[in-house]
Amino acid sequence: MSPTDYAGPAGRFMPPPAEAALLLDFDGTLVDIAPTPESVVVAPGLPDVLRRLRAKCGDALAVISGRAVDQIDHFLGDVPFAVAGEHGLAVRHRPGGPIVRTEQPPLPPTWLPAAETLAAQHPGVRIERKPAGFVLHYRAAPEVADLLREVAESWVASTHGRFHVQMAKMAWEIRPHGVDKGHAVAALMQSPPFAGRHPIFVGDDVTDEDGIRAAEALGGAGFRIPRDFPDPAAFRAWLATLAAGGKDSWGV
Ligand SMILES: O=P(O)(O)OC[C@H]1O[C@H](O[C@H]2O[C@H](CO)[C@@H](O)[C@H](O)[C@H]2O)[C@H](O)[C@@H](O)[C@@H]1O
Repeated sequence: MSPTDYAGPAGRFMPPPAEAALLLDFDGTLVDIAPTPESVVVAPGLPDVLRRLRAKCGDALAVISGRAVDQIDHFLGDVPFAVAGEHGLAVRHRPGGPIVRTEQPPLPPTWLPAAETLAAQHPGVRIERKPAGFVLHYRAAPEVADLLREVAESWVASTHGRFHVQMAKMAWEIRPHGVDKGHAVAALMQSPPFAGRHPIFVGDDVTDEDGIRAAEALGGAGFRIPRDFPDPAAFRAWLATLAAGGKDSWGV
């Protein structure tokens, strides 16, 4: 099969490796959802598959996550060329480069102590701190999902749109308004090795829709779990297939 013959999942656009940039979400996409943020497991073999894909794509492989950049470093080390964290608020464009942060409003000082009080009152609720906000995880206490959302909405309502409550998987994230994964896609695609390629964004969550839209607007494509792949394992299997074969073609 020639490099240009492969149409991609569901017959949608998939450029050959020499023209593609792979922009991949982390939780629920590269790794299975786990009970807690720190208990996710990177499947054996995934780093090697990603390294081979990065080489095929001339280094143009990035992870774009809601997690902070240091979390992605913790799980994937030097595997991706670039990393965007906090849904696009923080971008490291190249290995060893600086993390470029979009300036954000300070978090109102009363919110975290109030969140900690809520977590103490409701066993199973966990708080994940991020540089510009935090996440209220209720995976182990689903009965308080509505209560947490109401409280979080009441906090952000006083900020006149500077913060908002982002729906996540069994979690509510309180974060600054205005920057999303689409901004991360646009920022990454401006410089080498991404510039001039077709961005292929893959994700599974609401915030990934911004990345998918941005990739499509820049002449690329977006794939979503479970619409295009039933689960992260199926997506990883697809990546492994792509990584096989010669240097200049997908292994399809
Ligand atoms: O943009 P992503 O890379 O998909 O990150 C989205 C959020 O993922 C993490 O939370 C989710 O995954 C956890 C581990 O599987 C799970 O326990 C939790 O219930 C999910 O909401 C991460 O903790 C967040 O910071 C990310 O924003």
